[in-house]
Amino acid sequence: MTHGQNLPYPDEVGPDGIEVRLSLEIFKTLQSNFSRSEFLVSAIPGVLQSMGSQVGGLVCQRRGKWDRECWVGEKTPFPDDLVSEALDNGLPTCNEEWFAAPLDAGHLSDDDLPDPSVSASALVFRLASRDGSVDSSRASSRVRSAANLLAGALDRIDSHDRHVRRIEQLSMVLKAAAQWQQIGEDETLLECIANTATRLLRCERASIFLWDRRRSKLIGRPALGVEGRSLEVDDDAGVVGEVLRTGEAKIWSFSSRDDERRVNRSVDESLDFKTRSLVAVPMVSRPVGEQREETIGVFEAINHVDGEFDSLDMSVLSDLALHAAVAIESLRTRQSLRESRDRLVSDAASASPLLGSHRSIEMIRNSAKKVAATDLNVLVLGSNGTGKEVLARQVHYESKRRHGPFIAVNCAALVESLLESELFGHEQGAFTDAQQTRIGKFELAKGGTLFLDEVGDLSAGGQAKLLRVLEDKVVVRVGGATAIPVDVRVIAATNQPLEQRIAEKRFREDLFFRLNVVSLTLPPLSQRGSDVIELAEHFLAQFCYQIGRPVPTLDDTARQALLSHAWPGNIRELRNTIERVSYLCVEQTIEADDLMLNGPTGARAPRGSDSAFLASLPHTLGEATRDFQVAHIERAIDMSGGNMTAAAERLGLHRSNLYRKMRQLGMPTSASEAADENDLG
Ligand SMILES: Nc1ncnc2c1ncn2[C@@H]1O[C@H](COP(=O)(O)OP(=O)(O)OP(=O)(O)O)[C@@H](O)[C@H]1O
Repeated sequence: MTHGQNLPYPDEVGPDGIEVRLSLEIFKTLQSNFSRSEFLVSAIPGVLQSMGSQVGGLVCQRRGKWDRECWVGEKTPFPDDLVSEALDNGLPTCNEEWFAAPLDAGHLSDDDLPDPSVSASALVFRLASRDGSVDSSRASSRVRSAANLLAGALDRIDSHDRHVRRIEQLSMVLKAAAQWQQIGEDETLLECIANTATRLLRCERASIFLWDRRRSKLIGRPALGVEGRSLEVDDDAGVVGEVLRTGEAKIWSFSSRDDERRVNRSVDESLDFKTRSLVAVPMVSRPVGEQREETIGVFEAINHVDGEFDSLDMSVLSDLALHAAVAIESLRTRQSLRESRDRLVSDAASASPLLGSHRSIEMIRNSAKKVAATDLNVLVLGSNGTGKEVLARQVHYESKRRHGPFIAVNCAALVESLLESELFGHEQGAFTDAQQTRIGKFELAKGGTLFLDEVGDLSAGGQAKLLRVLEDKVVVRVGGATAIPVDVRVIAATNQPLEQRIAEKRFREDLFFRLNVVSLTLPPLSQRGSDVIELAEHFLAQFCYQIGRPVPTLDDTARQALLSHAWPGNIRELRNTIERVSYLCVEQTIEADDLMLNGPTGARAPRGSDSAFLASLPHTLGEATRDFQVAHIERAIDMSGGNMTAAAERLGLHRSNLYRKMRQLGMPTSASEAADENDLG
């Protein structure tokens, strides 16, 4: 091995314009947006020429070996040891034939290097003549200038390339993150996140390990290629466990002879895969409503296609992990909101079920299901209290609008002057009392169902306005000018014979056709056979639950009485009857007389303490009301075991209002109040 000679650097710069030429090249490069290789191809021949050399170029050290990055002239072997020596000394060095000068990379950190596997670069060229005519001192000066200028230019190009790459990666991360927010299913989301990482980091595989704290496990998702697609590892195993424990990103590489024990090879075995390099970063998120951030897992990319991961990959994966954690957390929040919404909707739907097993009701239930699947307007017909609103709710809760609002309006209760504002809303200042803008029922029902009860009682003006909205599907608030689109399904109901009202010109035929796209008619309760018993037992259980008493049974006489009664008020009347008996009859078996279906005069009073009490009521209404209230309050207190808060709740009053009422009625309160104070004290 020939040892090279270290050459002194003269202070002055050579006079042959090499700096000028190279500076021009650099200027051209920056102007033309040349890539590193384009720049080298354009600059190196000029550099060599100015050195009077025809063979040479830029070489770089990759994993301990010197490779040519850009070469001019014949590819004759160059002296590696001379280049290494120049690098070790940090000075231009030559032997009889070759000249080598390190490129100053002192200002570049490892992170800045375009190719992280490259640890150093040097300019190397063969000397023009071997006769010793080279003025090594002058050559050294030139080489040093050339190397510095090359290093500066390459640094600028590399830094520019790095920024461009970083911007591209960030924009891809942002684009991907926006897409993730649209995904509503977690398996798809995790797969999509992993695919983005694989693409962006140019690696073979990416996995998200979600932390199951309770079980101290990390659950690998997506576990592609794993049977059952479930991959579980202990949360302290391998690099992934290290990242979870320390909260710091880590890189591991087989070729860098990193500690093999850090890798959890059991994961490789489950995936039938060989990990050669990996980068893993923590996934941190702040759950909704929480003050603190928490680690939800680890994001890992495996096997860079070009060898190893660098710190730039680590930054990209960290960016991805940040957005991935937000997307996962927001999907979890959406899922839990969806679940609570579904629970609320099914609670609301089951709060007013359309009960009954009569054939007519079975048929209506079937038709309701069919019509619910469409967006057609529905007209519900039936006498008072037959359950028209219950049926309308059933259609709403079975339709795809079930998550939207159900808004009920009683048209009979609306005077014409208020109708427009009630249904369509008004703008502030539209009329004297309009101090604020008000949203109408049509707008409130957006995305849901508007139930127009007693539509047969709508005034002529009201009918005309309703028809316009149904035709145009837009509303204009009173005093407003903007047409607001309304996405609402209308279910109307009436107990009026609409055809007859049309013949009498009291109902618009065109509105009738608009509303009556599908009609459902509820039969009177008296025609529903044993449904009356089913409904009675349902109401009995409901009221007894509210009162907090055991559910009594209906004896045969009571059943018979229920079946033979005419029920002019239909189900509403039945409900009221059962409510009354639930409160007034204290027996555990209800008999026909307890129902008082023919009114208190036609039957004997209910049995037990209440019957004696009712028989003893005075004749004036005021006195009877007072006596009834006293007895009712006493019973509520008894049934609550003397607990005044519970008694007040049972009576629908606040405790202080109950005391006030008792004092008004002349009932003693001091003992209870004193006991209460003791309890509270
Ligand atoms: N099929 C049913 N199952 C359970 N409860 C019902 C049923 N039908 C009606 N009800 C109950 O009967 C009462 C009256 O029902 P609803 O208000 O729906 O009747 P309606 O026909 O709309 O009355 P109106 O004609 O006075 O507007 C309500 O308390 C309702 O909960």
